[in-house]
Amino acid sequence: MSLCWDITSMYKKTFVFPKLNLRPEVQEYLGNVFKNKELVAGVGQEEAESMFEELLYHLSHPPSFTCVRVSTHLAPLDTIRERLVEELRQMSGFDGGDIPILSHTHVPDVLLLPVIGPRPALPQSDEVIVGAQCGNAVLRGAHVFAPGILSAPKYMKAGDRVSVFSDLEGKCTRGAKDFQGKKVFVGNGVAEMGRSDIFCSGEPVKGVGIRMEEPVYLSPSFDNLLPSLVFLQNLPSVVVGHVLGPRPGERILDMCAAPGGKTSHIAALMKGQGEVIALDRIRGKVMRIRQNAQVLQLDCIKAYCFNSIQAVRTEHAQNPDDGPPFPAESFDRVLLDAPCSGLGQRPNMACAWSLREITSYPPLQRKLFHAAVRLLKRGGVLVYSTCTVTLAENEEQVAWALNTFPYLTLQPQEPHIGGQGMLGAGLSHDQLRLLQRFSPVRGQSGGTRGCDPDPDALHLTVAAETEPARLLQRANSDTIGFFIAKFLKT
Ligand SMILES: C[S@@+](CC[C@H](N)C(=O)[O-])C[C@H]1O[C@@H](n2cnc3c(N)ncnc32)[C@H](O)[C@@H]1O
Repeated sequence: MSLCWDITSMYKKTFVFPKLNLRPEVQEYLGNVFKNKELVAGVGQEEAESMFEELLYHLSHPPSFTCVRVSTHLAPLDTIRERLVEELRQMSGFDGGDIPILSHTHVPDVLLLPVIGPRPALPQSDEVIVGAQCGNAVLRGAHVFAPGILSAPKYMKAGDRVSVFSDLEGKCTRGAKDFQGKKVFVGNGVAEMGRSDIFCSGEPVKGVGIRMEEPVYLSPSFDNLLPSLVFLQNLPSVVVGHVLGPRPGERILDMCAAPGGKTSHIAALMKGQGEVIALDRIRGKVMRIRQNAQVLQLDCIKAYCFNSIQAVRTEHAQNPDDGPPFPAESFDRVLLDAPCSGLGQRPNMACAWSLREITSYPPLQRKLFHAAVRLLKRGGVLVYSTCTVTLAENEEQVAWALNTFPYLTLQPQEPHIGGQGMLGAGLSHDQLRLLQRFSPVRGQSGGTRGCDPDPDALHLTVAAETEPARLLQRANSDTIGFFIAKFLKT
């Protein structure tokens, strides 16, 4: 199937899914965050309300671009782009020749592929229900892996054409033959396994269960695609590595590192020279960091299973090898990519978390921050990041950090392609300008820092030579929700 890639459809942002569904108390909490007094005084009540609504719709839909970080420590960007075009040509349902693969003027090691959609696919009569997480992955280009399947038709066999629906409320029971609860159509595909292979094999089932042929949003599956050369990573996450600014020969700590996306980026930026210590408190996830380091051929990474809150060595503590805990002031740079409520992830159609769960993160983030500051050398750089949109985990943490550690100062970020920090935490305009908040909402982020052009107006005026710049502007603003702060310890 050849694709007709049409820039016009991309600029007409159409919402086909319901907005992100939250528990009422969480919806109210988040509403108060986005309609806080400082913000309302700045933009007005009506604008604040419409921006919040828009945010909830964007969050339930995938970003406009798929972003991959390329291994420029192994091959030049253009060589990797050519290899990628070749691979896409061979991929069924995907004609790479038609899709522009953009490089980024400010982020030298990414390639961006426009996501095609929403496409007018029609549901079939045979329905397969998948868990919400699996449904979200399908909307970002994945096939359906068998463990994600909750319900399949009674007589489904390999080769059958089926429609895939995502279970919005987590109510479908595994092994069901049909499901009448709240669900959303994510596309059509072909079963690679029969129902009995999925539910009655006696062993945990592995591999692709449904190969997606007609997804509502089309983007390539990167599963096992040039694994040492391209790494699927959201654009703001790649920005973090550059903002940290690691240099060859340095000693860097990544405190919450699994699965190692940012760790491996840091090591690549150091050209494999120096030391990147990666900690994560979950053992299985530490294995993933090691596997990723191996596949990406980065041997300056040392990964340990450790609780980073306890990563500062006390006077009496001994450690037999070079691992944690570490002496105070022993790292040139520290990355705290903190565990967070994850409300910036896209697409995300339903979040079942309670308010208690959502608000449980700031105390944990502060404990980690204390350890980060102690482990950093004087003159060193600390980067704090999250993939969430709340004030409490972002700007309010920055305000707390500046009060608690008077020797920390906010630093400009390079590149700065997202918006500035959000009003509401009592930070000055100068401080907000030093923060980088990626938010898919018009007027809150984008290359022009808060004055994105009207997206619907764009398709009327696009001229061939300005398309890449406009596409990049869209790629910068239509991302997952993300936050970055950079500090210097004096
Ligand atoms: C946002 S994810 C990190 C993503 C990672 N930086 C990347 O780019 O691939 C947060 C991670 O923090 C880990 N974590 C949570 N609490 C921790 C702690 N006290 N010490 C170390 N790791 C922790 C979680 O297991 C999770 O893998």
